[in-house]
Amino acid sequence: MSVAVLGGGAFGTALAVALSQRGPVTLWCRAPAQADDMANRRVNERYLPGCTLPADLTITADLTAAADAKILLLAVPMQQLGRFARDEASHLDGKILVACCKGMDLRSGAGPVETLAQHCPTARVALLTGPSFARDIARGLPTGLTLACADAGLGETLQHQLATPALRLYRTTDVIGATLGGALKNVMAIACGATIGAGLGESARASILTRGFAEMQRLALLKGAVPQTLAGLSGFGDLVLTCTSEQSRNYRFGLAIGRDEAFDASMTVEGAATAQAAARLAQREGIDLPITSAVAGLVEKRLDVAQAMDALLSRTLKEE
Ligand SMILES: NC(=O)C1=CN([C@@H]2O[C@H](COP(=O)(O)OP(=O)(O)OC[C@H]3O[C@@H](n4cnc5c(N)ncnc54)[C@H](O)[C@@H]3O)[C@@H](O)[C@H]2O)C=CC1
Ligand SMILES: O=C(CO)COP(=O)(O)O
Repeated sequence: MSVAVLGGGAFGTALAVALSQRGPVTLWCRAPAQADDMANRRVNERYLPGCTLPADLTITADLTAAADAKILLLAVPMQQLGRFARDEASHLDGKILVACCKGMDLRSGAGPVETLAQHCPTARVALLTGPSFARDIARGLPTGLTLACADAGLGETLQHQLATPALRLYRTTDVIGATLGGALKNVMAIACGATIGAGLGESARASILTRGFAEMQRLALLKGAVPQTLAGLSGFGDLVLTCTSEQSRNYRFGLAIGRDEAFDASMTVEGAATAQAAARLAQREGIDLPITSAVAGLVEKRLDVAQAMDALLSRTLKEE
C-alpha cells in the first residue's frame, strides 16, 4: 500500500526516510519553501540536519497529491492536530490515518486518535508510538514501537505494512493505554529533567520516574487501559528513554526549568500542554496525580522547582 507522511518535522522526516526502504513514500510539508529546499538539497536542514533524504522520497507541499496515498501518517504536533484535521478533513476523511504524535489536546483533553476521529468520522485511525528518537530511526538503528488500533484486523495490516528490518512493530488494540502512556511519559520527562537540572540528584530522579509511572497507570487504568500496555514500549519503554536522555526535548525543557534557564519556545515540547490537560482531567475524575500537577504548576509558573518538590515531599506517608 502506498504511504504518505504528513508533517515535515523531525519525526515525520525520520519515518519517511525509514519507510522509503519498503517502497515509494511521499513526505508532505506545509511550507512550500521548505519542501522545495528539501527536495533540492535532499536534507531537512531545520528539523533533521545531517540526515540525507533518499533519492526516491517524494517531497511536496501539495496536500492533494500526498493524500492520494492509501496510508497517511500524521506527524503534526498534538496541539496543532485538531485544527489541521478540521481544516484538511476533505483530504483525510475516509482514509487510513496513523497518528504519530504524543499528547492530549489542551482544550478537549482528547488524544490523537480521538481528535482525528472527531474531525474525520469515516477515517480508520491508528496510533504509532513508543521509544524512538527521530535521529535513531532516520539512521536505521534498531527500534521497537507500538502500533495501536481498535480494529484488530487493520492493526495487523498496518503492523506488516509499516515494519522495516530495523523498525519492529508490536500491535495492540488498547488505544487508550498506548495514548496515555505516550502522552504522560513526556510529563514525567519534564519532572525528571527539572529534578536533575535543579541538582536534586539521580536518586530523586529514580523516585520521580517510578512514582510517575504509578500516576500513568492510575489515570490510564481509570480510563479503561490494559495494564500490560502501560508496562510495554508505549508506556514504560518510552518513559525510561525520555526521562534519561538529553536527546529528549521534554527532558531538556525540564533541565532548563531546573537550572532557571531560558528554553527555545519554538521547540515542540508535548509534555507542557499535556501536563495541564492531564491535571485538569485528574481533578475532574477525582484522582491524585501529584507529579503531573507539580509539572503543570512549573509550566504555568505558579511553582518553582523547590516549591514543587516541597509539595511532593510533604504529602502524607502512604503505602506504595
Ligand atoms: N522527534 C522525535 O524524536 C519524536 C517525535 N514524536 C512525536 O511526533 C510529533 C511531531 O514531533 P516532531 O516531528 O519531533 O516535531 P518538530 O517540531 O520537529 O516538527 C513539527 C512539524 O509539524 C509542522 N506543523 C506544525 N504545525 C502544523 C500545522 N498546523 N499543520 C501542518 N504542519 C504543522 C511543522 O511545520 C514541523 O514540520 C510530536 O507529537 C512528538 O511527540 C514521536 C516520537 C519521536
Ligand atoms: O517521544 C520521543 C521519544 O520516544 C521524543 O521525545 P521528545 O519529544 O521529548 O524529544
